[in-house]
Amino acid sequence: MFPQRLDSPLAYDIAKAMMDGFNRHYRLFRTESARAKHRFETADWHGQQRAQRERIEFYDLRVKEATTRLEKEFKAGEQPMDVWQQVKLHYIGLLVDHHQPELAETFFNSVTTKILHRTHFHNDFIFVRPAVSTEYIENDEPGALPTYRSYYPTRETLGETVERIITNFQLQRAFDDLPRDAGYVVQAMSARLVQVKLRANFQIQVLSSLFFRNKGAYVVGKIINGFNEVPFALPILHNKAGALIIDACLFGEDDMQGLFSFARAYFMVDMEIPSAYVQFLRSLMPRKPRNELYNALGLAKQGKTLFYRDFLYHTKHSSDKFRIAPGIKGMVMLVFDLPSFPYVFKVIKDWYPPPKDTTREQIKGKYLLVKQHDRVGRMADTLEYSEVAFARDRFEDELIEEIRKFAPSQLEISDRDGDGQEEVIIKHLYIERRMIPLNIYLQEAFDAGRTSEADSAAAGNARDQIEAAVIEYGNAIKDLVAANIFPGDMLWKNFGVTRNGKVVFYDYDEIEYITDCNFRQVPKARNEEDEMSGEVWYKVGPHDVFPETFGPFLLGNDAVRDVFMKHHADLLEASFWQQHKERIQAGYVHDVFPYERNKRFVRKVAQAVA
Ligand SMILES: Nc1ncnc2c1ncn2[C@@H]1O[C@H](COP(=O)(O)OP(=O)(O)OP(=O)(O)O)[C@@H](O)[C@H]1O
Repeated sequence: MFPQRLDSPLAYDIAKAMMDGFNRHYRLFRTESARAKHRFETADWHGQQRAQRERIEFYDLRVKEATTRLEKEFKAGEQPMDVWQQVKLHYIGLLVDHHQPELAETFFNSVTTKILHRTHFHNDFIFVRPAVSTEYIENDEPGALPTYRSYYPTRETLGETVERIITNFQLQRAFDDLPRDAGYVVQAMSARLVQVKLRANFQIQVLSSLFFRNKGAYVVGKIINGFNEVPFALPILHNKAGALIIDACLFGEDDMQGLFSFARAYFMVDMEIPSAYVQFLRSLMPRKPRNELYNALGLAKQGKTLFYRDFLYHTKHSSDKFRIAPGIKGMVMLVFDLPSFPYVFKVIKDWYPPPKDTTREQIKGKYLLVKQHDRVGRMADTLEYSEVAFARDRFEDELIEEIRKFAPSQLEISDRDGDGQEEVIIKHLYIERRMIPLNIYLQEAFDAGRTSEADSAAAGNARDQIEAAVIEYGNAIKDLVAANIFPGDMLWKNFGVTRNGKVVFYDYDEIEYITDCNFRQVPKARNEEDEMSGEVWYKVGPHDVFPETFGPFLLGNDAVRDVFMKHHADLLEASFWQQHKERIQAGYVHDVFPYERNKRFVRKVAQAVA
């Protein structure tokens, strides 16, 4: 029951201190994000990567600070429930004109769950749903940046408008040739506007802050004409001489999904009203869940909160059962899913058969490494949860047995919340996007090829599917290598295929930095006995890797082998890996293109000239 009267003077002070804690958090988060512009202008790529990594830690640090302050100044943990309920009411009052109310509510939840024992309070106490709306929030202060700007070009003034869009960002570094690049953009846009009547509302809307990540800055907006809206993004990069160029013009939902993919690092964006950014981005990608957009903007805790709300909502509106995930079972991870829900749940097992030689802490360390590293579109992001409760009757018995057998320390079955229903409580798990495991994907193509031999079109399709997947697989490994990641275990089953046919890695327990590995050739056999021996007869150090030995594990199938050797034979040579290692050690920061290379203006122009 909520209090009728606000009669505790302490309650307001606690609410205010909590809000101060959040405001400090968002101020620091925003300042760090805003600094990305300067780092981009000065080509401080190492600084950009470091900031991207360090910003992830900000939230937990601020929650810790706020918790300590509330304990110290107000003995918050000892206050009775009616005081805490008043705290919440005051807090809601403070949220009314706030510009990040949804984030501040999540911060309230994080701090209170730390201070009060999780079982101490019920759901009516924390913010299970948003209490304050995020619709139509505006910053009315004079000089405040609007969330987006609108431009009203005609066909004739499109070029000037594109230039104005760019110059409005006031980048403090010269463009190589802005009118030329604006011309490319106009060409690309015009191709979409041929034979289209421009309506009264024809306009271009552009988010007011640039999106920074790695070596790129992205303009994000949409073209509106009549009832049509076309999302677009303009990547701005440094050319070899260090001048700025617009590298491409990305259009449509698929290109935007690629840019904002869950397999990429988070953007740095200077935002006063993040919910307004999310709303705008959602209009560009209506099928992307809001939680993934918050994640992409670096607001991971909000992403996690929203994901969990979506998940609870989904379980209430479905009746299927959690099951062991299809595919080859993991040796260190126990993976399950709910068929109707596009994510998988991963639990670290209690023990691992040889040759796995690792620990729970080491595995967590590897997952953390991936979270903090640039995922270059090739490693799935994970959400980490503890003490997750599921309804027991939604679990297949076989899955319960599997968890009991391999991860008993992670399993509790009880009626913890006392509602008369048994729950399965998993102590710690990771959640990530479900993909089609690459081994299953290839197998489906092999099967289709076999059964359709008489039908040459279908057989051709199956061949194309194998070829595309194998090429993508090699590209995925090469992107990881450029980003200083050695995947460790490169078997097909450790990669998944996304909705757009991208191949993404998801098995992190054997990941190493390329710069920590020692890539070697297998030494020449000393004698016949060595040669005939099935055993490894030479000395192998703990970080030694022998790329030429990958072949037998990967290339058993002839169709796969042919494609692999045509496109990626270099992956089987120690020199390929070693060269990349040396480049990274020399301080080179690779370019990551979250779009296909053939979309780059430089390529297009070169092709046109040729
Ligand atoms: N994101 C995902 N989408 C779909 N299936 C997945 C996903 N992640 C894992 N799986 C399935 O679960 C299996 C085990 O997952 P994972 O490779 O992460 O476990 P592991 O124990 O680290 O594996 P290994 O024994 O190779 O070390 C995979 O082979 C795959 O079939």
